[in-house]
Amino acid sequence: MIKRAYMIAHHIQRGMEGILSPKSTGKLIAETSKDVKINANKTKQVATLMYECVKKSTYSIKSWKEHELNPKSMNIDAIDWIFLADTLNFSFWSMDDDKKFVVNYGGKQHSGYWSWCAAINRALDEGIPMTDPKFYANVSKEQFAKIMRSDSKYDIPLLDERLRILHESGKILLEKYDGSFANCIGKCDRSAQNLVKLVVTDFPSYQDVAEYNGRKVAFYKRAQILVADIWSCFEGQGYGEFHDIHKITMFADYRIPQALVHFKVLEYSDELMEFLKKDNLMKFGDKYELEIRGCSIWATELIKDETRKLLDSDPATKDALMNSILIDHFLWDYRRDHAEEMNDIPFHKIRCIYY
Ligand SMILES: Nc1nc2c(c(CN[C@H]3C=C[C@H](O)[C@@H]3O)cn2[C@@H]2O[C@H](COP(=O)(O)O)[C@@H](O)[C@H]2O)c(=O)[nH]1
Repeated sequence: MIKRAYMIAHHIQRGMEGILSPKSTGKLIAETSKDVKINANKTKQVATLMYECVKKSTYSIKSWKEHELNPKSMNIDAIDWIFLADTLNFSFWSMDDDKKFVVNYGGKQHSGYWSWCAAINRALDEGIPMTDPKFYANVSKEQFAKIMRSDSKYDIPLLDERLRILHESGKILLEKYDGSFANCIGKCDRSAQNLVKLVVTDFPSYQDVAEYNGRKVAFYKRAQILVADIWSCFEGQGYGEFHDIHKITMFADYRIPQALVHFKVLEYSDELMEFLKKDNLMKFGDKYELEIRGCSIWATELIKDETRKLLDSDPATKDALMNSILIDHFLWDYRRDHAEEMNDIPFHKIRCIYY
C-alpha cells in the first residue's frame, strides 16, 4: 500500500513541477492584482448568508442531487455520468442571451450548463449508451451532432472541440483505466488532491494552467469540479470519500465572479468594467482573466474561513461541514436563481475548453 501510494505521488509529482496549486494561485494573484480587488468586509456578509443556510439546513452536501438533471443514484453509472458531464463542462455562454443553445427535457427548456446535462439524459432516454467510453471514444461527427441537436436555432459553442475531447478522453479511459472513472478513483487512496493530479496528468483537456508574472499557475476548474461532483453525489461516502476534500478550491468559471461582484466581494477597476461591458472577448491567459479567476478563488477561501468562525461560535452548528465546494455551489445556484438581478454585471467572455 505504502509503495503504491509513493509510486502514485512520484508519478504525479513528475508531471506537476513548478505549477502553483489553485489555492496558492488564488493567494498569489489576490496579493498582486491591479484591476480586481477583494473587499474583506463583504466576505463577512456572504459568510453570514452561508451560516444562516447551514442553521436553517437550506444548503448542504445533499443539494447536489436535488438538481433534477443530476444522477440520483450512488453507483458506477453515476460516476461515468459525472465524468462525461465534467469532461465537456465548459463555455456554454452566448454573446446574445436570446441566441443560445437550448435542450427541452422533462417538460422544461434548459440552457447553459444544464442544456448539456439535458442532452446527456435525452440521449440515454433514446437508448444511446452516452456515458460509456466504448461509445463516445468513437462516436461519429454525425451521431454526436444528432445527440447535441438544439431545440433553438443555435448550436452549442465549440461543438468540434467537444467531439475531439470526447474521443481523446474516452480512449484514455479505455486504455489506462479499463473504461471507467471509478478505476481512477480507486488509484488515489481516498485523496482528492491525488485524484485532481491524476486527472490533469492523464487527461490533457483538464490541464487548466496559465502563466502569471512568470509563474506557472493552475486553476484546474474542471478537474476540481469533477472530484467535487463525485464527493457531492456520494455524499462523502464510498467512492465519494476523500480525507482531504477541504483542499479543493472553488471552481474558477465565468459565473461565480458575477455573484461575487453582485455581493460586492469583488471590485473591478473602471477600466476592467469598461472592457467587460463592451463584450470584448478575452484570450485564455489574459491578465484580466487571471485576476478575475485568481481573486475569485481567494475570495471564496476568505468566505470559507469567515463562515467557519461563525459556525464554530454557535453550539448548534460547530460540527457542521463547510468547505469551498459548498460555498461555490451555493453561489453558483444563487447566480442562476437571481440571474435577472445580475444581468447588469458583465461576465468575462472567453472561448476555451477549460471552464
Ligand atoms: N463554479 C462553478 N461553475 C460551474 C458549476 C456548474 C454546475 N454545477 C452545478 C451542478 C450541481 C451543483 O449543485 C452545481 O450547482 C457549472 N459551472 C460552470 O458554469 C458555467 C456555466 O454557467 P451557465 O452559462 O450559467 O450555465 C460554465 O463555466 C460551467 O463550467 C458549479 O457548480 N460551480
